[in-house]
Amino acid sequence: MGWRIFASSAPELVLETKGDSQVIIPSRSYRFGRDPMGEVVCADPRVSWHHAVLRSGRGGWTLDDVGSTNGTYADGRRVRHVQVGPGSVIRFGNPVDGPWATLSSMPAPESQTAPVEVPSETGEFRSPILIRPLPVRTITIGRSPDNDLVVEDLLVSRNHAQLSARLDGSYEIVDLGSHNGTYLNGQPVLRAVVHQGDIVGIGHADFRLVGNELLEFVDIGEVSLSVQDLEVQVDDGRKTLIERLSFPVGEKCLLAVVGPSGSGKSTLLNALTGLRPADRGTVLYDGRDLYRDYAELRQRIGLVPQEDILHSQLSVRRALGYAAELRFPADTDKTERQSRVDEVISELGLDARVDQRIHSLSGGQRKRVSVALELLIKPSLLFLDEPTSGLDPGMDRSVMNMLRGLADGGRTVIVVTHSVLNLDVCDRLLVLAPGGRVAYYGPPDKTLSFLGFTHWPEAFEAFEDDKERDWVAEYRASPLHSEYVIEAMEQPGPRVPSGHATVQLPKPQSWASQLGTLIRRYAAVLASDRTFLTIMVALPFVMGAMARALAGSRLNQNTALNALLILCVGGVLTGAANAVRELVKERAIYQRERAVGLSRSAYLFSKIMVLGAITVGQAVVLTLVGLSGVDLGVHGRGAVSLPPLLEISFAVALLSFTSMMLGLVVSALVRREEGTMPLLVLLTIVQVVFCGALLKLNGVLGLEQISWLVASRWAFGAVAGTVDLHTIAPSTNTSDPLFTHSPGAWGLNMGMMLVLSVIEGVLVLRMLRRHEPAIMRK
Ligand SMILES: Nc1ncnc2c1ncn2[C@@H]1O[C@H](COP(=O)(O)OP(=O)(O)OP(=O)(O)O)[C@@H](O)[C@H]1O
Repeated sequence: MGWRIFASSAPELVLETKGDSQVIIPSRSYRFGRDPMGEVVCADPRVSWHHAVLRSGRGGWTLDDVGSTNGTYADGRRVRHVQVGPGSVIRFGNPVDGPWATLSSMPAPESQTAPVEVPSETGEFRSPILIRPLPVRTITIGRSPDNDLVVEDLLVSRNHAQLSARLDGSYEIVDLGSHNGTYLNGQPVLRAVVHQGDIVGIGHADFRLVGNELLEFVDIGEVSLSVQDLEVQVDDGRKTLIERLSFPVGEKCLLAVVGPSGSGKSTLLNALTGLRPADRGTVLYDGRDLYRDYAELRQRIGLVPQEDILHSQLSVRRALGYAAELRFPADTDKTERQSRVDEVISELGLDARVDQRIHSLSGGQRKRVSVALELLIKPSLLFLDEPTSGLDPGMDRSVMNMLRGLADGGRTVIVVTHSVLNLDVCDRLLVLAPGGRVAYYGPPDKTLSFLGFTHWPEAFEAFEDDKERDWVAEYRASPLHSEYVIEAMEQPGPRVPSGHATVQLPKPQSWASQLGTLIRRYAAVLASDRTFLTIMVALPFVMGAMARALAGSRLNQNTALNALLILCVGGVLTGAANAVRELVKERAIYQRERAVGLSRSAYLFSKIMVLGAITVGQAVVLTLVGLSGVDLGVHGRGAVSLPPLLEISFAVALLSFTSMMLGLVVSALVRREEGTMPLLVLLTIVQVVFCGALLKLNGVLGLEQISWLVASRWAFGAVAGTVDLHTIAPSTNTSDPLFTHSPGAWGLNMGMMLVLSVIEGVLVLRMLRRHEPAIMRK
């Protein structure tokens, strides 16, 4: 039930119950009972589910018992219908010690403040949707209807935060462990004192204390953007990529940004989305400094990068379902998420495609799915990076019309594009000249005539060739600049002092639930990848069969070394091949999800857990296929007295796992998927050469030290120790102390593989960081 500004003869009163207080207003009735949907919930068993109702009438407030079992008591008497007012004490279920409620008058206002438009105090030029007196004690804010302030927004947790009056007259906001955080002036807070004019951000809602009132504003999409003197530099300021850009973007505006290659379109996009903030200048999001309040405002910004940001093996519905799980609080139920997914699916006209796998959709449809993903969180600002690249002219038109529809639906949409075919559907066009400067900003239909060309290719050619022409000066001197930049930016609107405060992004608050979703999604993606599945099943059997052929029926001088070597090579290949593409192939997805709050470690752990389980399973199959039934020549006792086949399985499994971690390092290191294969081959050769089977390493300065970093060195040591290789096949190589048939040597070999795995895990985390948006790395 929402709050409304309402006039009535019955006075507003303060209703206090144990541990809570709220202002009751005559426009509403208040149900008491155990029903969590009621306004005043009393969990006491003596209270009925629906116990009593407090409502305003002509003569003031009345309380009606609605047939409770144990009765309602006002001032000590059992009552069915009673007039109540300031000073009344009500008890439910028992006149002496039943749960109580008291009514008192509203405290006298400290000062009179204009209730609606108060830009000077709040920096806000929009009207609040709700004004209510400040709480006398505590009010709760959340999505569930039992809160005092209900915010119907899936970004808001059921019980999100509480605002309390403190004894000294100030107020305090406390986050109740929400998923998407509570923000004070843009910074995430767990508990903080709120001063006059401060902005408390919760999902799409902002609350402000003004005078003795609490104002609620809701960001429903109609926001403006004001870009002021934006400058981006690199190389310690020696190179300027964007030079003093200023332009306004109004509500429901569709703005296209075009310009020759290298003119700074992507740089501008990164600066406007906050992913790589500008070095100078300000971006005002509806009057608020985007960079200062980025932690909060990023939830209201959608970005569709050029690459698809969904797992193409999944169906549209499934991929959007997982995306919703990652973006919405853990306390949203499946039906809530599903209904939001259904909404975006139908908004983008994808109803007929919901069960189709994304890779089988056309380019334009895939782009729609990426847009649908970003719309899940109802962003007010939507950015798209070249959404029409690679599409035919018809699809290009259809995507641009879709963007037109999104802007008309109440969002501000900014699209960077190379295509000039359908710019007519835009409201504004920004043409960037080389060097990241404004050559034109205004309506698209006036652009070519202003620039002095009849066709776009001529204009782009001139940008490249006509080095003498000062595009920026021409535009600045034109009436278009006055009309569409200077005058438009003078429109009444807020001016918030700028400041590049250090952005403190909130820590993901439900690491475990993120991990759970990521594991399920990753397992679903792998399960639908037929090539991966085939290789995954075949590899251990093929490698195991080769080891078996080399081992014969018994490990002896001729067979032992080769059979164990091929087993180790099999272990290395299975682990590394499983992992080597897994991070690089979904880097665009990772980058986007990281920017909306994905935990880096939860992401990595999900990979390690799913791939690790597969890898260990494969290694065990490999070992069993390779060596079961083979006489290992140690009379049933391995190096640590376990059955030798079991010890060897452990060692090969740990080797595969460590190689998988190495594969992840490679995957996090390379820029493109094609870069993984040469490195995989190189790593496998290094593992073979440095395992100690082919080359004497012990005591050889340099080689021995390098081999410490090679997992197969320790794995081969462990399996050689288990079968006592030096006894089976005595040679200079097999006299290596790491091959000793003893618990100490075996334990050292296994321990070192664990140590390498941990080091590799840390390396992957560090390398993942390099691929993240600049703002996440701060
Ligand atoms: N980190 C950097 N260091 C130095 N120069 C850079 C850096 N990033 C970008 N540039 C240069 O800045 C210019 C603008 O790059 P940007 O990618 O923004 O252009 P663009 O208009 O998006 O190009 P395209 O249309 O080809 O995608 C280019 O000349 C690019 O080489």
